[in-house]
Order: sequence, then structure tokens, then C-alpha cells
Amino acid sequence: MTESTAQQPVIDVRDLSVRYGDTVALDCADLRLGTGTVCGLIGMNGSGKSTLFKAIMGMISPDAGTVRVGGRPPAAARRNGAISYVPQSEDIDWSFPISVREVVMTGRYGHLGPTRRLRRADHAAVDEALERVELGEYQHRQIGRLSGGQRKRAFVARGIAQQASILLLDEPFAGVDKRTEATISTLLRELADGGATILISTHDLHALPRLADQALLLMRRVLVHGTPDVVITPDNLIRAFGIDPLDASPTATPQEHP
Ligand SMILES: Nc1ncnc2c1ncn2[C@@H]1O[C@H](COP(=O)(O)OP(=O)(O)OP(=O)(O)O)[C@@H](O)[C@H]1O
Repeated sequence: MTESTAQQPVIDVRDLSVRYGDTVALDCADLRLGTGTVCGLIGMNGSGKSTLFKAIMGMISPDAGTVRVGGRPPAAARRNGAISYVPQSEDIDWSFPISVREVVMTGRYGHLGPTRRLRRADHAAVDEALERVELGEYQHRQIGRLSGGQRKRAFVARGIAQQASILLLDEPFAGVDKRTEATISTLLRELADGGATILISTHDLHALPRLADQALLLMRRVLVHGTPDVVITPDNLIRAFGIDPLDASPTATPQEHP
């Protein structure tokens, strides 16, 4: 591997603009993430976080700009099983007749050989993933019959079984208790230490410095990207949120972007 290949960003987003009709969701957003990084994505409601995830996944076509994942277009990276995505809970059909184990097993589909048959290694990877998120005893339950925190863990287990090198998690801590948050955070750290690149949106600014090596403040475009201590400052938070969310005495009411 040449030095320039080794330093290539795993996620490479350049000048990305996305519109929904008249709404500008992303406007010239730039992001580069290297291997083994956990980056916390923060920004107010409507600042474009989910849109950024969907663009990296290749689920929406940008109006302008480029997205490369592992040097390839997102669709190619997805076909290869390189990316795992944990969407916001509202984006999942929890009534779908599928068990926890079957959800986790979908993470193995990119690994199946020409016969498309599940092999012993696939079942072992699923067992291990279920074990790591402590959902073994719930594996045969229909996914809608899980608590909020268990649902998140099921989707994290899918990413673990997939052995994805890139994990995108859209608010995995929303509505989960502190123990589940700690379990997921520890798992993500272990995955990053094993070389995964992780982008995670969260509103938990207090927990972010423990979880992430980097933070990125989004407001349709990237306002600031760096280590959490550089990004999570009162000035930056006031720029992005209109108030300092870490401050108990807000000076203004934050507005959702039009
Ligand atoms: N399918 C859609 N059709 C039209 N507008 C959309 C659509 N999805 C998102 N938007 C708009 O695009 C903007 C960015 O939305 P996005 O969901 O990316 O924000 P977000 O930062 O993830 O918000 P939240 O923190 O509330 O999840 C918002 O103004 C939103 O209303």
C-alpha cells in the first residue's frame, strides 16, 4: 500500500448539497474521516444529520458534491457489506414479522458465498454479536416486542455481525437508559479500536467527549470539526443552537431551520 492510499479517508464527503424541494438540507458540507475514528455528529433538529447519513449510505442522490466510502461510491461500498447503518427508530417498521436473530442475520448477507447459503461461520458471527449486545435471550422475539434500548442494540448487533468497517448510527441513544448507552458506547469504542470508522449522531453533549475522538457540528454545512474540546465550546454551541445547551440558563429559544 502506498503512503497516499494508507492516508485516504474512509468517509470522504465533498461540497455535498441536498435539497428536498425548496428545503436546503445540506449546503456544501465537507467531511473526511479516517480509519479507527469515532466522530460525534451534533446539530439542532433539522440541521441535516439524517440527510448526511442517507447520503453516505447512497440512499439519496445529492444535488451537488461527491461522497466516497472507502474510495468507492456508496452503492458499491454497501454491496460489499462495508457499511452498517442504524437508522432513527421512526424510520424502521417495527411491525415487520422478523425476529431479532433474523435482523442480525441480515448483516451476514454480504458475506454469503455463491450458493447464498448461511454457513456455520455466519451463525457463529450472529451468536457472538447477540452475546456482545446481551440480547441472546431475546433472539427469537419479533423486533417490535423489544424495548427501545433493546431495539437499538439489535441493530448494533447487525453491524457487529456484518463486520462492517464503517458504522453510521443515527441517534442510537435516543430514549435509552444510561446502562444501554454505556453498553453501546463501550462496543463502539472496541469496534473503532479494531479499525472501524464510526459516525454517530447524538444530542448527549455531556457524554460525547467520553465516546468520541472527534466531534462535528452541523448546520446544513459543517460549522466546525475537530476534537470534542475544540468543537464543544460555548461559542460554537451558540452558533449552532442559538443557545448553549450545556448551560442551564438559555438566553434564546432555538428555532428549527425552515
Ligand atoms: N423527506 C423529506 N422531504 C422534505 N423535507 C425533508 C425530508 N427529510 C428531511 N427534510 C428536511 O430537511 C432538513 C434536514 O432534515 P434532517 O432529517 O436531515 O435533519 P436532522 O438534523 O436529522 O434532524 P433531527 O435532529 O430532528 O433528526 C429539515 O428541514 C427537514 O424538514
